[in-house]
Amino acid sequence: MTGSAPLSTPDHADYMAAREPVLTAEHVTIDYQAERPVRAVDDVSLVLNRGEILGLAGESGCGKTTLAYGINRLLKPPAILRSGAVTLHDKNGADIDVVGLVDEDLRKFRWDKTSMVFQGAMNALNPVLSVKAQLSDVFTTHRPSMSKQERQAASEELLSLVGVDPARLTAYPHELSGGMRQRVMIAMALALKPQVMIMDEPTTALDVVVQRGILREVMRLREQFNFAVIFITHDLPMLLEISDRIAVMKAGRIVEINTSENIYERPQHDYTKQLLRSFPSLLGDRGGFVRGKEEAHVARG
Ligand SMILES: Nc1ncnc2c1ncn2[C@@H]1O[C@H](COP(=O)(O)OP(=O)(O)OP(=O)(O)O)[C@@H](O)[C@H]1O
Repeated sequence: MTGSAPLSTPDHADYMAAREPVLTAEHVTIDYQAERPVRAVDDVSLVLNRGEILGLAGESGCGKTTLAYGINRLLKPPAILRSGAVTLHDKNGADIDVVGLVDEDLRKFRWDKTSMVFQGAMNALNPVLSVKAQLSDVFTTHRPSMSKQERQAASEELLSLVGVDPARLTAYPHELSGGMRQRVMIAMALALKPQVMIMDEPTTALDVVVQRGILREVMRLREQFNFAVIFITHDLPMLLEISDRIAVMKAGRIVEINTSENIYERPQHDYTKQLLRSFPSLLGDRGGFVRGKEEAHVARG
């Protein structure tokens, strides 16, 4: 079944032409083979650019998480990638057929080339291991040639990068606040300098001030390391503020894709208009919109 192409504006093509893709998904279809099979993602094609933050928007159950996980080979049964192709355009110049990866190659791809931070991530830390042991473990597994001293130095650097005092390396997860634990998870996701990172509601469980601090850090790190982010959240105002582009999903399809500015200023699809209307803070005289040029600068600074 082939769907119609997502709506956009002509300048979106110019935006794309000026950028380098890091990941291309073509005609991806994903089903859940439950008692009643569900087609969660329906013939989706998508290009993610190097260093870009792509927001996925759409109501609950429209397939955002399934799409993001599917194109990064993170699906678990009963989900099945029914059809489609996914290519990671590695920075070393090679094109990796993501769907075809197995065993060791798949394991390496997952932390090395792509990584993820999800909502419950901060509770995914092992409670009986120190932060140091958990960060070191990533290096021991994926960079076996690193010495103990190198692992220690790299772990300290990672904590500094995400705004946690390296002295906290010896701490156990219960000794850290929720925000700090989430920062540690971001540090782990960054450890091997992946080219694509999935963030699925990464700050939803945190209070607004902590959320903004972490997002600012992510924006800064993205500038520094040029990884691309697929960002999923129900918070559309936040998504508009941090994303370079937004793909709007409805019932397993991308119905519209464009720069955040265009999604906000010139929505093409009725569903996008409806989504924007469902956030009263985005409406009014439109003067109150947070993603003015200066504001965006502050958020990225
Ligand atoms: N394990 C599962 N078994 C069966 N169906 C599932 C399973 N997980 C998700 N689905 C279905 O797949 C569809 C897409 O779900 P998905 O979680 O990707 O949507 P989403 O847009 O990320 O939603 P949310 O914003 O609530 O996280 C939904 O209809 C959902 O009910």
